Amino acid sequence: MNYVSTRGRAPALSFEDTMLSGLARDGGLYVPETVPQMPAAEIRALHGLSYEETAFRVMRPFVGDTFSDGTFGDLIEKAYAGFGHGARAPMVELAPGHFLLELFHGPTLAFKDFAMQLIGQLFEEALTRRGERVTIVGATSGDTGSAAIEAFRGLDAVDVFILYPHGRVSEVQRRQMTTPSEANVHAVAIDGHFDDAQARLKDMFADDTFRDGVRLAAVNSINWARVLAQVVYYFSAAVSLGAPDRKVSFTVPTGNFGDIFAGSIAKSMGLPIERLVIATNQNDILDRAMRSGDYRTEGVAPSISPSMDIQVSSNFERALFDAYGRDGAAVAQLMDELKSGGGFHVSQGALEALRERFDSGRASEEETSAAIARAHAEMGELICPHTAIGVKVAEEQRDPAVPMVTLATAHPAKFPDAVEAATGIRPALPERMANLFDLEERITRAPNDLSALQDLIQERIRT
Ligand SMILES: Cc1ncc(COP(=O)(O)O)c(C=O)c1O
Ligand SMILES: N[C@@H](CCOP(=O)(O)O)C(=O)O
Repeated sequence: MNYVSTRGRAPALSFEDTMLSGLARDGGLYVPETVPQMPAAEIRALHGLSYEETAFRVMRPFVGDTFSDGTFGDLIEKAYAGFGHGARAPMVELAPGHFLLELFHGPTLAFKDFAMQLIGQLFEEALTRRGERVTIVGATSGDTGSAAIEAFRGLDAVDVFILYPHGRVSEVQRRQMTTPSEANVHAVAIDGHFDDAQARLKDMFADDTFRDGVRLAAVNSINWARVLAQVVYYFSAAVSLGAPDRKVSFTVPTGNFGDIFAGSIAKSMGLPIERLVIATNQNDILDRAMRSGDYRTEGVAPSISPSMDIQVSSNFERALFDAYGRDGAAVAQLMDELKSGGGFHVSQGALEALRERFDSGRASEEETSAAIARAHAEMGELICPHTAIGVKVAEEQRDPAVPMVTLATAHPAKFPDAVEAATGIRPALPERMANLFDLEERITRAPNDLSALQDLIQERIRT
């Protein structure tokens, strides 16, 4: 199994090299050369399996000979052992035929733990075998950073630097990133918003001297392994609702497009997904692009769903690559237009291909609050603002004949202010995190400036 770049000008790589190198050398994102198929009989055989067994069967064909079956199975077991729910990704029925897939039972209470806990294991195994070390730099609007720090804290072979937008993450998210005391993890608050952090990260990858000098690696959804691990819960959810003998739809609170792209891979593998619905907050570039064909940034407006305050949606590039018939040159041209002019127009053919695969909707701030309040008043569920955006869009768009699964992407206690404002109830953190507000924070402030950030990283990495 090899992986190719969405911009068509970087060498194809194995799973291991794709995972350890992050962004392709031509600035593109890696995708599988061909998507492995899972026939209906194999999907049916997932019924009754544990989450870990399902994960093994779904991901195995993508991994090639990077890990033996025994090792890969053991790493999956270790990855999910610390989750706070036996089912790992349980479902609750919010309304008849409308389900919430709870993806917040991992150590940092967000869906990122599903991939990050696994790639922490995969990195450690691969780096130990190769006798190498890496420097991970990540950009976060709150959840990726805390999940990465949790997954890699204390690892000898890895230094981790997480860039987050100063003042634009929740207090719980910030404390999750700034309170771990291990010397290999660094939370860096930069001026600007998430798109700035992600742009600086991509700039670092484009600087070959820096990239090779610090042996740069990525754990954002730039990294194919992140997307792969997120494919699994589409299978576990759909199978528990009757797939492959019944179609299921999903609504996905979306920012950087990694999670919904994982759903699209599940569909390409053969999972009978009827509709994949993109749900955005007021930073609605994806919804606008799906409606008009014009993908244009308008600045990031802070919202009560800060993890989705994103305009340059990195993984949309992977969807465009498919929509343009895997024409890397066409994608490279669009990405150049985005960088130089702040946007691009999607061709009619590509737009039709995108619309065949994805639907979309948005929720304003008021609609998000109202969805939190409704879920609590009608169903007794406390939901986070990101999940609420999914619920609002799903309620509008769902076909009552097909079960709809909305991804519950974070625990409500990560965003207590928004939940309290909507319901009057302040959700509590789980007992194991009860001392989060007593721990000392280590915060580094830095300008939104490439060379200042590179200097900071070079000063702090351990050799
Ligand atoms: C809680 C939460 N919901 C939704 C999203 C959006 O997911 P994606 O960036 O994969 O589209 C994020 C951030 O990624 C998030 O942290
Ligand atoms: N919402 C994310 C943004 C980064 O997304 P990723 O999936 O590319 O890591 C966050 O919480 O940081």
